[in-house]
Amino acid sequence: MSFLSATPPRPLRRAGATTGRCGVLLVNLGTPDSTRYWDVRRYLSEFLSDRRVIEINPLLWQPLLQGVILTTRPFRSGAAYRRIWNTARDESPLRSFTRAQAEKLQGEFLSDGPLIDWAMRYGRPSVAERLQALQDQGCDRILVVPLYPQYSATTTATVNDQVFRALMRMRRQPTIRIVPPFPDHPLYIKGLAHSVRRAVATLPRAPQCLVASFHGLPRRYVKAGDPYPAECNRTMRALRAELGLTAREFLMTFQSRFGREPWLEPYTDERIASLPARGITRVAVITPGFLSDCIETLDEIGTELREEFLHAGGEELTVIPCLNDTPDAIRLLHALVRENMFQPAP
Ligand SMILES: C=CC1=C(C)c2cc3[nH]c(cc4nc(cc5[nH]c(cc1n2)c(C)c5CCC(=O)O)C(CCC(=O)O)=C4C)c(C)c3C=C
Ligand SMILES: [Fe+2]
Ligand SMILES: [Fe+2]
Repeated sequence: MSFLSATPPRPLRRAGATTGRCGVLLVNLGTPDSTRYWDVRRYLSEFLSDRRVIEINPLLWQPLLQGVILTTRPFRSGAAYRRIWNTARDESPLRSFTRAQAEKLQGEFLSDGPLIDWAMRYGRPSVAERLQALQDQGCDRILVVPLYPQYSATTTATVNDQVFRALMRMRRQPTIRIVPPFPDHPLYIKGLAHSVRRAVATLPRAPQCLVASFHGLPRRYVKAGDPYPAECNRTMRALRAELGLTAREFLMTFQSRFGREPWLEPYTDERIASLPARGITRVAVITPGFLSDCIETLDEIGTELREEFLHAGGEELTVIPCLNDTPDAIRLLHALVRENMFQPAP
């Protein structure tokens, strides 16, 4: 008996090669484990040592970062994190919302659907750990969802880097697919518009002006090719159209400047503080560059900016929450997963 005739007909697919479970990994930026100095310092050190985030020669940057910046900044950031901390779970809001998104998204699928997990680009749980955990549960195909509506090399690309860095250490790699950014996904825009309408409807007096504040970026990065502001413009165009508002009625600004070099303008704080002098004392701010509330929305806008606005003569600053773990957010994430999921095996 020749070994050829003894060999059973070869299946087109090797059993198990494409029939394993699919996994979904939601990835957010990251956050410190506690508000204590060393935890904040460790987190900031990892974040600000990423060469996609700080494009300065490390020989110049690292002494500055490990010296003066990380000696002082964790005190200021720690105080800000303490103001917004989720004390019930003893964790930052960004971590709570990311976990809740993953849990609620899992609830949208039947028991044989994809396994949903979550990770942080900086800090815990790490991307490598959760990719491995998905693979250990039988996922041979993993869909990665960077939780940033607009693409930037400083956010989306560094998530992708981290995923492939983890894969470099795996002998048996899962198949990976990455969900594209979603700056004007109809469900994102509908969710944002819904948040605006709901917030405005609950106010005793309507705001005179609506402001969309996006996270900023050094201008230098944009000149070098980062498409982030164009992505923000896509969100703005779609959201203004959905709400029927003009650029004068619905302003676009950039917040969270870090360091001294010029960032994208107009700066949120300067623009909003200038409004009372023009008779605008009631403002509502939405932050469409963030899917979840975090230190940048809750503290920088909700605390620091509010103080500045009131100090400049403003009367009411309404901060419209991010989509967080609302049904609108889960509907969006569910659609992003369905639209980008691996095809079932034929
Ligand atoms: C050069 C520095 C920074 C760049 C570039 C940058 C881009 C960028 N960041 C986000 C989203 C988030 N940033 C957050 C916090 C945060 N960002 C920076 C600096 C840069 N960000 C710092 C130093 C911090 C830490 C907070 C502080 O100390 O002030 C967060 C929130 C994290 C949390 O735990 O709540 C988010 C989210 C985007 C979208 C972006 C570029 C488009
Ligand atoms: Fe940031
Ligand atoms: Fe900030």
